[in-house]
Amino acid sequence: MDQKTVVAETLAELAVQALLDEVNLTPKPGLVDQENNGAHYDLTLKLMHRSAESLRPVFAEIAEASYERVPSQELREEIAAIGRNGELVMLGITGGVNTHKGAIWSLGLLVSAAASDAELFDPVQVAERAGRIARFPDRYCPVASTNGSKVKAAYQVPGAKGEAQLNFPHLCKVGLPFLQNAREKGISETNARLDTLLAIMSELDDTCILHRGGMKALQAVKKGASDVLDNGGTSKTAGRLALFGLDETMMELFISPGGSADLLAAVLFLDALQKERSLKGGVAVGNVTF
Ligand SMILES: CC(C)(COP(=O)(O)OP(=O)(O)OC[C@H]1O[C@@H](n2cnc3c(N)ncnc32)[C@H](O)[C@@H]1O)[C@@H](O)C(=O)NCCC(=O)NCCS
Ligand SMILES: Nc1ncnc2c1ncn2[C@@H]1O[C@H](COP(=O)(O)OP(=O)(O)OP(=O)(O)O)[C@@H](O)[C@H]1O
Repeated sequence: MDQKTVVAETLAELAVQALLDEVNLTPKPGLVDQENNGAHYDLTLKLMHRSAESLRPVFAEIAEASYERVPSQELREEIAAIGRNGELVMLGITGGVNTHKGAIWSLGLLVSAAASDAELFDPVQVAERAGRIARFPDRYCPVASTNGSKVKAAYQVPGAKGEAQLNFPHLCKVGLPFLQNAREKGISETNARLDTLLAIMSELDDTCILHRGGMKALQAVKKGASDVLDNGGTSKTAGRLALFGLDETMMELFISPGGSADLLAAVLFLDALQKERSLKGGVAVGNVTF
């Protein structure tokens, strides 16, 4: 197998695994997990698994197209076409249900960035390169009225596109440092990941929540997620109780933090990429040498 194929298959595997790790993480408020379907009538764990697996060739194709390329408008437009086709693959597998639209966007850009420089493993540098790619205009992007476009106009928030074009601040400044810090405190991996999701939820202007529940719902989610962390996080009894309270509120309002879930998957992807690439180079990460 040539080097380009190895890089593409590795990145596609890491991206799919990140999606599976995110959906399997339990108990998440409002989202599909191993206990329930959250605030979703049309999503199930099985559907999310099938959708994630169906995206493996899509991520591999994005990586192949991006391999050792300098970020440019041409590259942006090429991967946009593959991403849009990926949405069609997803909708074909799910019978028209949106399982991973936001994830194709965010992970697609990160896969592209990681493939464009196969030596890159620092998560913040990968996110910055992905942001650079996202800032090139895509002349072929259809003008469509989406849930995101409506609430972005109504509430003046950046949404999924803005998050990427700003170099993924909720990934680099919230999610990744929070996960690292939780691990350093000796918190179990499951609780560290749940707390990382809550940290993102406490700050992100998630267009999924704004679309279903408006600004009041978004504020309730941000406060509820902060309350869990202020009560010691999901590894503490008080934090767990606050998490169950937040889940109840989200079910009553029937809202789901899909954007935060996508960014958690992106955190897990960059974390796994760093381990994978530093393992190959024998580079020390923190105080552990992989
Ligand atoms: C940018 C995208 C997500 C469209 O954005 P828009 O806001 O119009 O979409 P929509 O509301 O339908 O879905 C957005 C999804 O993003 C996620 N999301 C919501 N809020 C946020 C946020 N603040 N940050 C990150 N993700 C978020 C959610 O999962 C949500 O479902 C994307 O589909 C797109 O433009 N694709 C074109 C193909 C492309 O350029 N691909 C390139 C790389 S693959
Ligand atoms: N575990 C998860 N459970 C639910 N959604 C998730 C999960 N992980 C990621 N998501 C993201 O959430 C989005 C789906 O959210 P949602 O169903 O609220 O949006 P929608 O279908 O566009 O709109 P709506 O259902 O409000 O009409 C997907 O784009 C997906 O990327």
